[in-house]
Amino acid sequence: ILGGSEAQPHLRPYMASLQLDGQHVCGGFLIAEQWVLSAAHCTEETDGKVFQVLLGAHSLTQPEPHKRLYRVRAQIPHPGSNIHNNKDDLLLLQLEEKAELNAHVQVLPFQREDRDVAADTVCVVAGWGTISHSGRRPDKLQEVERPVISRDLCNERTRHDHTITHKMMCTDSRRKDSCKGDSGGPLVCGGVAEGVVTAGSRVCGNYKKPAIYTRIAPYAAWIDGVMAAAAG
Ligand SMILES: NCc1cccc(Nc2n[nH]c3ncnc(Nc4cccc(O)c4)c23)c1
Repeated sequence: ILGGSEAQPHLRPYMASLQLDGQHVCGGFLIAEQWVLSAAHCTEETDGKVFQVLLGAHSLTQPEPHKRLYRVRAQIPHPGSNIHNNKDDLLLLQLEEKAELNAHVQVLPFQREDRDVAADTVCVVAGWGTISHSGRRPDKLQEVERPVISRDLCNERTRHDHTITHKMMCTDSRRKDSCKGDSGGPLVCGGVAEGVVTAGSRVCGNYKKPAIYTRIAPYAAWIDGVMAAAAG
């Protein structure tokens, strides 16, 4: 997160850190007791290794009550996701067991009504991604408020040049923005997850490249279907 501030500890108890060998790789969030939603692109540089999911954390390194690393039973990328574009950039992770819910570990509801969030709506994005252009990584969860911008503005030639589909949304990225390592985290508007951070052009903090999010509502049926099928 560029230009943000340290989140109030455990006020975003849905936040997950997707880790490999104890290293934060991507964000994610708890959508059900045994399920985390993140971004499919997060599996790109993992050469087949399976993530572990850290829940209940504020600091990535310090011991904290209710902080716990969960093993992942299954990682299910959206079938439409691919390395060439940002389409269907969603990843479902089934935890080895149900997460123990408490004050520090809670589910975040996601939007099921497929209607655009109005431009200028102020939403919040949080994560343990880089906090500077030099790539400095925070120990504690960061957050930043960002206004939604219209798809038409985001699709302008000098911005994302008509690559933003109705299953994506954008926020202004002038100075304050999501960045490397924030992918997979939720864009929260009015207490509901409306989008999932996707890297897009990978640019951070430049208003000419607004931040792109995969809208969640269009995928509600897919998410429900995967969770129901795995439940058996
Ligand atoms: N703001 C959109 C957004 C959301 C999520 C991730 C991203 N960026 C990135 N995703 N993956 C990356 N691998 C390498 N570099 C990256 N961006 C980067 C890093 C240092 C300085 C800087 O100006 C930009 C990214 C960008």
